[in-house]
Parts: sequence; structure tokens; C-alpha cells
Amino acid sequence: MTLRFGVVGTGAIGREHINRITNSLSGGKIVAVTDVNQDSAKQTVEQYQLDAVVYPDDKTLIADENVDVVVVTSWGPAHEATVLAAVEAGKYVFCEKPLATTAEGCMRIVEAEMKQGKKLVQVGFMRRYDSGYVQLKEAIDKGEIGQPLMVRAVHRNPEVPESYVTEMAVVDTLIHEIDALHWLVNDDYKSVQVVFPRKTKYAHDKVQDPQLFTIETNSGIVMNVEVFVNCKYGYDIQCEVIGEDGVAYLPEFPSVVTRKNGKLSSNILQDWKYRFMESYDVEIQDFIDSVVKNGEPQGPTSWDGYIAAVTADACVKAQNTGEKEAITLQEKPAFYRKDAVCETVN
Ligand SMILES: NC(=O)C1=CN([C@@H]2O[C@H](COP(=O)(O)OP(=O)(O)OC[C@H]3O[C@@H](n4cnc5c(N)ncnc54)[C@H](O)[C@@H]3O)[C@@H](O)[C@H]2O)C=CC1
Ligand SMILES: O=C1[C@@H](O)[C@H](O)[C@@H](O)[C@H](O)[C@H]1O
Repeated sequence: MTLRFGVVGTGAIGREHINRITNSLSGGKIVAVTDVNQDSAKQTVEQYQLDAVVYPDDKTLIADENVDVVVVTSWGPAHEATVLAAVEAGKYVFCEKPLATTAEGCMRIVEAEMKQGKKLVQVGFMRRYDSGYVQLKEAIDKGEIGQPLMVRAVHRNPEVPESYVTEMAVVDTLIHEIDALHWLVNDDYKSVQVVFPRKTKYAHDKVQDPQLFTIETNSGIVMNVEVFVNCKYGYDIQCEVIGEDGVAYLPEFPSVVTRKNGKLSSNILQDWKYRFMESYDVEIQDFIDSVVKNGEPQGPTSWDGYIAAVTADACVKAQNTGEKEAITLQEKPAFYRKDAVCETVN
């Protein structure tokens, strides 16, 4: 069976996903595209020589009965409306982060999905598919470092455009750690506090950079996460989990090490695209395979999108107040518990 994909948003990552579904992965085909910039949608069809219809908007694309899966790669604020419409039409959805820009928006999606009686949505939190994070999680789950006590994580980008403002350090950048870290240690978040160190001279007026987030979990694990988006030297993702019996590190992205002219050196990546290239492939192949085999995706759910949104809201509040802010989640519905037998909720 080949899953037929319709893509909403043919910008940077939309095209990346179109390329991988068309040229690298198996079991999927692009049959429809749309973008508010119709020229972009048409150029994409030409660029990848797709046999796909260009629709004027998401509604008409979703209504196409040849579309099994809607890929949402438009701008964050547009995600909720498209995901809701697709879910209400009973279509599968692969949505890039964020699922919606508010916790209420994510909850509307959660409720719409539960009404359909089966999981339809996967959120593009690709770190859960990165082999380094998978190994780190395995080490923690096997008890190799004992109970986790602390986490130190770093998310550095070489630079950001002027459109990137202080809040985006949370909703655009930290959001990946927000998803990955609670998954890594199997815990929920309790509170967050933010500190702004001295601002780098390379940051634009509207962004406070760097930022330090201290996030506490229900069991008392303290996570210190640095976001530094004008670090200049490269794209650098680090994660260290300190446990009662030892410390586990996220492996460095592999790069040849040279010894030359009195120096030991290796390269640092310059762009996020290359760091997670393989994880994007693995996540979307897993999405295709699980929908085909089990009738539902098995990756990060709408509930994970909701957790990320609630946590992001608290982080943004903490940026503004300087205080420790509570992270309060609603109770997880049985529908989203792995071991639950999913029943239709009407
Ligand atoms: N998982 C990851 O590592 C990454 C995820 N993203 C997420 O993917 C999404 C897209 O990001 P980029 O591709 O970098 O942005 P982009 O700006 O390159 O592309 C977005 C495209 O969506 C189109 N668009 C906006 N609103 C629309 C609507 N209502 N209907 C149809 N098309 C619409 C725009 O015209 C544009 O072509 C964002 O939510 C971003 O946070 C982006 C980069 C990496
Ligand atoms: O998702 C991403 C971008 O949208 C974001 O702007 C970057 O900071 C992240 O490193 C990247 O993974």
C-alpha cells in the first residue's frame, strides 16, 4: 500500500519532507501541495517533478479523496486550523512543531482526535528518532546511571534573523528540548525559571541571547538548558544526564578527527538541517510504516504537542516575570496511554 500525501506549506522543511518522501523513503507519494504563496507550490512540483495537484488552500487539499495524509509544514500560527480540519475529515496528519501555538489549541486537536476514535496525528519532534538520543534513553531506561538527578543541555545556533524575538527561544528552539527531555527521563515537568546572562554583542535588539532555563520535574530532577542562538561557531546540541550511579552523554555528531600542524581538530556542523537529517528520514518512514501496518502512527502524539505547548507557555511567562512558574498539565487521557485500549469517545 502506498500512502498518498498532501503537503500544506512548501517552504524549507516542507520541501525537505517532499524530497525525502519522493526520493529516499518507501511507501509514500506526494499527490497534492498547497502554499499561500502559490508560486512556491508550483515551483516545488516542478523542482521535484511531482505528479501532484496544486490546490489554492488547505481546505481544498484536505477535501481531495486521494489524499490519505496531510503534512503540515506551514508557519506555526497556521498549524491548528489545518490539523483540525484534517482530523475532522478523518485524515492522518504529520505536523511539524508546534502542533498549535497555544495549549488550548492543542487541546482542541486532542479532543477532535479522540472523537475520531483512533490516533491520526504525529508531531514532528524528530529528536526521539535520533540515534544518539535513542541510545541515551536506552542507557537511562536500563538503569545504567541509576535514577537521573540532573540534566544539562545546550541548544546553540550560529545566528538567527532579525525576525527572531526573545519568545522564539522557547517556541521555536527550546521546544525540541521541552519534548525530548521529559521523554528521556520518563517524568513530567513541574516548574521553570529563566535567567538572562549578559547579552551577546551579536544579538539583534529584539532577542535576549543567551537564555538559561531551569526546569524541575515532578520527581525532583533539575534540568538546566541553555539556548544560545547567536553563538557564531556552529549548530551544537549537547545533553548530559547525571544519575545516582553515573553520567550519560548524548554522543557527538560524528566528524573525522584530524591531527595536523600541532592541532587536534574536527568539524562542527553549521546548520540544523544536517544534524537531524537522518532522524527526519527515520521519523517519517516510521510514520508511514506504522500507519500502513497498524492503522495509526506511533510517534509523538497530539498529547505530546499539548505538553510542549503548556510547558512553552510557562517558559514564556517565566521569561517575562523572572519568577519560578508552575507547569500544570491536565490529566493524560487513557486514549494516549501506551497500554490503554483506545475506545471511541463521543
Ligand atoms: N523539526 C524541525 O527541526 C523543524 C521544524 N520546523 C517547523 O516547520 C514549520 C515550517 O518551517 P520552515 O519550513 O522553516 O518555514 P518557511 O517559512 O520556510 O516555510 C513555511 C511555508 O508555509 C507557507 N504558509 C504559511 N502559512 C500557510 C498557510 N496557512 N497555508 C499554506 N501555506 C502556508 C509559507 O508561504 C511558506 O512557504 C514551522 O512550524 C517550523 O517551526 C522548521 C525547521 C526545523
Ligand atoms: O527547529 C528548528 C528551527 O525552527 C529553530 O529555529 C532552530 O533553533 C532549531 O535548532 C531547529 O531545530
